Amino acid sequence: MTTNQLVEEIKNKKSFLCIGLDVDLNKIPEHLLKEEDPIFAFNKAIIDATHHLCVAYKPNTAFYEAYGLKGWKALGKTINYLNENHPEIFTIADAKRGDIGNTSTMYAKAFFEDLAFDSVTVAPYMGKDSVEPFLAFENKHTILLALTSNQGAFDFQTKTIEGKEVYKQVLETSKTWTNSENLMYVVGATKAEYLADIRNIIPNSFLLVPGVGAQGGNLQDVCKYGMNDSVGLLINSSRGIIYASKETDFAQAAAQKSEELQKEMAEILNAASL
Ligand SMILES: O=C(O)c1cc(=O)[nH]c(=O)n1[C@@H]1O[C@H](COP(=O)(O)O)[C@@H](O)[C@H]1O
Repeated sequence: MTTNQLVEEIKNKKSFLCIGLDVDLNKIPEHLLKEEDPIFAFNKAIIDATHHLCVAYKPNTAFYEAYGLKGWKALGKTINYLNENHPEIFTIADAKRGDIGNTSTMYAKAFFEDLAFDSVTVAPYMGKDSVEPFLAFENKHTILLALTSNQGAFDFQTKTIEGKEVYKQVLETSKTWTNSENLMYVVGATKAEYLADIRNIIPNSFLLVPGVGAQGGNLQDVCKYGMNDSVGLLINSSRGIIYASKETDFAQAAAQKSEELQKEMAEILNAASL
């Protein structure tokens, strides 16, 4: 999917919501455990109930890898279901990969070709030659961790080295890489006060912003400093939506939570004439 198609979808749906499909078998309704593939059954119900309210889904691969072959199969079924039924929806494999070049190429093939995701999250720590293999894929997007939502972000990312914070160096240096137009960046919703500085460096790039909901990030603050002329934001909530209820009404409850966020987003877009 191209960035322009994503922007169109955001404007059509008046939503820049990304729903995180972080499926934990201990948290899903008990009746689903009797299904042949409980993870896919859960995802399908959530997608069927919420696809009109969001523009992206983000399965975090850890939640699938933890269940071995069964989990990987459920991930495959989920992405196929999305690509067949909702090709207009942007898909993110939240895998946080990155390695020496030939290994990164294999990671990119796994997520862009075999699983056919639109994007994958990548860690910048190993530098240019670990990220460029992902950027080589046309119309696919590499979402680089810039300033993450967790407390540990202050261990390295905000540290100043040679007069500049590390996360700023990640943003500036990555702009010089081949095919850098295929980059998006992760900025945690809990770090909204950094967004003005971040937008000075990357005014046009899309930001994936997790941390609204369970981690306490504030949607209004993120939009105030992070939105650009093309919206430029995908706001993710995982647990706050998919575990809104543990009863048989879980999909309806997820839709209700999604609608609350979508309505708030529509108001923000209208106020910004977008
Ligand atoms: O790359 C991510 O998506 C990510 C980056 C980050 O800085 N913080 C963060 O929470 N995430 C992911 O976003 C999701 C947040 O989930 P909730 O806190 O349940 O909404 C999880 O899948 C995290 O792994």
